[in-house]
Amino acid sequence: MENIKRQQVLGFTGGVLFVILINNFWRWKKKQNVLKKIKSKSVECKRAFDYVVEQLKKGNLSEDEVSQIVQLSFNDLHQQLQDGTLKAVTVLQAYQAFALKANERLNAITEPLVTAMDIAEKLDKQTGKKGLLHGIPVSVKESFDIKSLDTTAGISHFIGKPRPDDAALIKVLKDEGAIPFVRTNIPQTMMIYECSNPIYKETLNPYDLTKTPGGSTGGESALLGAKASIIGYGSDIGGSIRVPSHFCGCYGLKTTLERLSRKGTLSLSKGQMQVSGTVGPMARDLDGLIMAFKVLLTDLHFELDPSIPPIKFRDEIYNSKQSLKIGYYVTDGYTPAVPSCRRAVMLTKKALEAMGHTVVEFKPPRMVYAYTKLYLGTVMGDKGKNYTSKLKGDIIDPTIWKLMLPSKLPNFILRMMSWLYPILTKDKVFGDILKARMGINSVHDWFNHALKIQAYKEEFLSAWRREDLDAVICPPFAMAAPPLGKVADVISAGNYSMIYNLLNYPGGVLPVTKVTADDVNDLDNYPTNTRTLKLVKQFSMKSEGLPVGVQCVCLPFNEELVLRLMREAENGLNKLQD
Ligand SMILES: CCCCCC/C=C\CCCCCCCC(=O)NCCO
Repeated sequence: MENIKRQQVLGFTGGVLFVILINNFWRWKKKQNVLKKIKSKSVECKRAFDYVVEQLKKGNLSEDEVSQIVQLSFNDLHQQLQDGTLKAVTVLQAYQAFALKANERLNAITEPLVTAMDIAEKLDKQTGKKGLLHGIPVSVKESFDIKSLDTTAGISHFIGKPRPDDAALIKVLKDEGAIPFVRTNIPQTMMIYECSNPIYKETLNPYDLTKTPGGSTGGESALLGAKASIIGYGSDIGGSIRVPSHFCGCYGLKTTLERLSRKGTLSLSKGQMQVSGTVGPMARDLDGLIMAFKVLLTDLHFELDPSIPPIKFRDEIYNSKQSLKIGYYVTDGYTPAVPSCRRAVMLTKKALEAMGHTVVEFKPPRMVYAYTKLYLGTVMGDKGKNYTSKLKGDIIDPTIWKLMLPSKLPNFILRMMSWLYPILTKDKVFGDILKARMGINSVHDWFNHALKIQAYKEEFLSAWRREDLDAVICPPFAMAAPPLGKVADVISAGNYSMIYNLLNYPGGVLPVTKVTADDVNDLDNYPTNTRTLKLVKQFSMKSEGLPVGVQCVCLPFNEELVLRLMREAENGLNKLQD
């Protein structure tokens, strides 16, 4: 009898062990497959790098010549390419050489585009009218389709699926004589202000290699911040153009939804239509940014994507001399801006006043509600399935683990945590963040949620109208670039950007100042009553010298006014320096 029992126990234990073994074997096998895919992708990318390096050896540009070309402002480069002083091939070689060198430090490029030199040679032979971007090398985020290359967003599921065609905007850029020359890195899923993934690995901030360049358009910002590109393109569903621009001292414009075509760009949340990602330009200087936006508003663009309202660049708005009334704020009521970011806004206020504008304090309504209940409630409405479903069996990048985790927990655990966390930490908002991560239960609830967003849009617009505002300035993020791998801990600092995706207002970021020793000392007075705030303060302690930007926001479809405001702010800042 005892023997039988022993045999049963042994049999049962053996069975369990066998199941565990098989399960582990399958996991191991899946991981090997993923690693194989990643390996094949890196071989493919290395081939592209090697090809361009070989091509460059045939060129004969000295280091001095390279440096002279990449130092040119956008307007000077543009002028010299238009009047023929510079050849497209020469400019391309200079940027390829400089970008590849910068890439050794930053890892910002996913792959150089091997077709670039052919395009440049053709442009140099062209006799007719030159396009607006004739010969300008352009970098693009990896999420823009390029014919016959994969678009992966750092997810191995998308490896080995070459895209059939260029994205619509790439076609428009090529039609205007631009030369897409590199694709730039992104974070896995593109849903965090970092720039790391298991395929292309981690991008670093050119101002401090221990800091993140931001994300998700982080390869772009790193390259632009290192002066290794002159204009580029990214996408933004919660700050992915504006935050990296702020972290790396460059310029970025998040457009209104449907001002620019997203055809042929990857987003993991395309079926979620309440808060959609938009695309937009980034640049090293403001002239570059303006041209990078203007050049897209062509008949070809409206023909390729008839869903885009055919609104060309409105010079009359951009050139208007009318004085503006501008609102400003430096806290969202949850994560106040650190001293450097507050100072940048106050400096911009002074600059705009020096240009004859009126700047008043503005208190946007219920920003924490807008962030937790509405923004997070929407993008996580499916409990994150849009993202997690594409990551099944994949290697998860350590930078996104903490953001992924709530999507993996059952709702009763999340609910319990959402009750307990505020009691233990006195951070009530974090409880709401966890609740939002539980997702929306039914179609009926989703419809009601959409109505709440509509109501909030009305409420925000009424507050804006009550003050009779033309625009708003505020930080793009509550702090300068955090250390690598730490963004998930301070993700709420991005509410300053996310809210304008919820509202669908266009927003531009310009670099205004750098973090000073005084800014760091002033952190003594920064509140530390929540875990997020403690970490914001801690991560800001070693931030001296990092760039700090300011966000300029206008009502929907007023990109030209955003750009005008950025120009006025920049002119005012220069005036204050004289
Ligand atoms: C990693 C998957 C889970 C995502 C968890 C989301 C939690 C917080 C969301 C806020 C972060 C917003 C970042 C927005 C980045 C962005 O704009 N991406 C553009 C994509 O085109």
